[in-house]
Amino acid sequence: MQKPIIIAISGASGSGKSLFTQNLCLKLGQNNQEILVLQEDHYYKAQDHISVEKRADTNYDHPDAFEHDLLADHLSQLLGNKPIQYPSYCYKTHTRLKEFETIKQAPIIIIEGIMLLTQVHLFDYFDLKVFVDTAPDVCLMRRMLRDTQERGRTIESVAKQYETTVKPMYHKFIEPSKNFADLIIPHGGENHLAVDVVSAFLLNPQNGSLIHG
Ligand SMILES: Nc1ncnc2c1ncn2[C@@H]1O[C@H](COP(=O)(O)OP(=O)(O)O)[C@@H](O)[C@H]1O
Ligand SMILES: Nc1ccn([C@@H]2O[C@H](COP(=O)(O)O)[C@@H](O)[C@H]2O)c(=O)n1
Repeated sequence: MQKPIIIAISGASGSGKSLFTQNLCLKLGQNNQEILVLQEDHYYKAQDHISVEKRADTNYDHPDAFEHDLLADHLSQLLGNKPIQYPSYCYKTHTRLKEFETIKQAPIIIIEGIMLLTQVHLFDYFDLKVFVDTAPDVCLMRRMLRDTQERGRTIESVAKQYETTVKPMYHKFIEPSKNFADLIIPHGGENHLAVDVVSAFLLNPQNGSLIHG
């Protein structure tokens, strides 16, 4: 069995990583490609030891908020064709859920999340590193809509979190990590030309053998 190709998709919160990933999956699915999507957010640390009110004050835009070592273990297990116990996460209660999902490898593994390109120790796992580059004001507007509609937040809480952690941590960690990307994609999740380019790369077996040496 051939080693899976792992692609990391990073960028600011609200930049369009998830939408880009969905569109990439649609495109690859049209070619009957089996894909596994992992989200870095599922590796946020559990916070069961902190009250729900206090959890709202955690800095979720710092690399230390994640269990990246667990993610590294999981990528290693998937590459070794072993199943993983994939954690699940709840943005409303700010902690892990009790349920785990047993997940097996696929020929293409996509992982998306804000801090992936800040984690140099993960780079050996990534065959392709993509950064979705969208203007911060556009990201904020999208996040405001999404977090109030889907993540149980108020306009006030999104605005406060943006000023206290999301914006400063973006400039400290995420924006500089763009330098580690192999591909920088403007215009977010609906950049269909970029979806075509990345899917063509992933579908071409010759590219596959090239990136695996
Ligand atoms: N190019 C785009 N045009 C319009 N809406 C978009 C675009 N890209 C993303 N969105 C929307 O913005 C919100 C945030 O995008 P999402 O893909 O969840 O961002 P991320 O995963 O980077 O946080 C979602 O509701 C998504 O549908
Ligand atoms: N309990 C949490 C956990 C994370 N966040 C925010 O999610 C953002 C990352 O997810 P995206 O899908 O937007 O990339 C990150 O910026 C955290 O601030 C949160 O608000 N609450």
